[in-house]
This record gives sequence, C-alpha cells and structure tokens, in this order.
Amino acid sequence: MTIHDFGRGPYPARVRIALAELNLQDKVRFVEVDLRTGAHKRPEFLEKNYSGTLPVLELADGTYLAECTAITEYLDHLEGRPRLTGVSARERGMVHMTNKRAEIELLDPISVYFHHATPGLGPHVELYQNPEWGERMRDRALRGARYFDDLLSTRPYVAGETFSMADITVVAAFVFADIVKLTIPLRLGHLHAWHDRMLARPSVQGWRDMGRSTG
Ligand SMILES: N[C@@H](CCC(=O)N[C@@H](CS(=O)(=O)O)C(=O)NCC(=O)O)C(=O)O
Repeated sequence: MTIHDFGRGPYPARVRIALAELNLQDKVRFVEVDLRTGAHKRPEFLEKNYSGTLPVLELADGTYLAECTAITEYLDHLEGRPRLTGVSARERGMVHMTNKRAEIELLDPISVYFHHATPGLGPHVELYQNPEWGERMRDRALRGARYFDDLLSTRPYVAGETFSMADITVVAAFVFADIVKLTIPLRLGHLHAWHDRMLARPSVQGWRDMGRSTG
C-alpha cells in the first residue's frame, strides 16, 4: 500500500497513528505531497482525490481511498479483528459518533481557522479567505475542547472504556492547535490529563518519523 501524505500534517497524523496502533507501518510506503506548493490541488493529484486533501491511501489494485475515517476503517478491518473502530454495534456507534464530533467540533474548526484566519498555506493555495469565519471556527473549537473535557471527566477515553479512532482524531486536533498556536485552556484538566496519557503511547510519539528512511 502507498500513502500519499504530508508527513508533518495533523490529518496525516491520524492515519500514521492508526498504522502504528495496528502494527501496519511496515506494510506501507509514503509519498510526500508538498501542500505548500499547492501540489494537492493540481489535476494529477485531484485524480487521486477529488477533494484535493491528504492523506490518500493507494491500494495495490489502484483504488484510491481518501478521508482519514474511511482509511482507518479499511486498515482496522484488514486482519479481521478491528481494534480502533469498535466491535459490537453499540461500540461502533459510539466510536463513530465521537469521532465525527471530534472532527466537526474540534479538528475541522481548527483547520478552518488555519486556512481563513492565518496565512495558512500561502496565497497561492488559500485563494479565498474569510478571517471572521476563521475566528468563529476558532471559538467553536474552544467550545469543542470544553465538550471533550467534560466527556473525559467520566471516562478514560473519548468514546468510552477503550482507546479508539476517536481518540486519534482528538490527538490530531492537539497537533493542529499547536501548529496554529491555539492554546487549549489549562483549566480543561480532564482533557489535558487524557492528552498526557496519549503522548505516552508509542504510536503518538513516533508518527512524525514514520516512513523516514533509516538508511
Ligand atoms: N476530511 C479530510 C480532511 C483532510 C485534510 O484537510 N488534510 C489536510 C492535510 S494537513 O493540513 O493535515 O497536513 C489538507 O490536505 N490540507 C490542504 C488543504 O486543505 O488545502 C480527511 O479527513 O482526510
């Protein structure tokens, strides 16, 4: 399998962490797509992913899978025993609800803030910016952080009793928050305690180095 990604990106981090959690990192090779040049918006890349975003998983049969959640679902079911997306119907429902909420209430708003209220990837990529909208999304992300802090006051992981794809998505939100220098308020003690536990996971410690040739 081939992963087209930007090695330091928050969304690519979601798939890289999932690969490490599933011990699949040796089954993939990485092809770097430099967002800063706008390569992801050129026709030859849009053929891989209509949405022009990273990462994209390319299968041996030529199939292109985009969208971090879809890629994680695929990887999690490769060996027939899912560990990141839930097993029972209830677990799967909880993981997907929490993962989607992590996207729409936290990670995606931070991304919108990056693209609209900061220089983002530069004027050659950010063809339209609305700083007010970006600021509103930053505020939405801060409300989302409070939501997850409250959630984590009653459970060890965001979707329940076990680590899941949804935790990975919230970790990616912290990665993006760091990039845009958005402070997650320290008073959100449950969220920060959870994040400290996530940072202790080898998959979270090592995602940036994945795919780097050791030779
Ligand atoms: N919904 C998509 C979003 C992916 C996404 O936004 N990826 C970023 C990569 S990174 O910023 O996290 O490195 C991107 O392609 N951004 C480029 C752009 O939006 O122009 C997913 O879940 O895969």
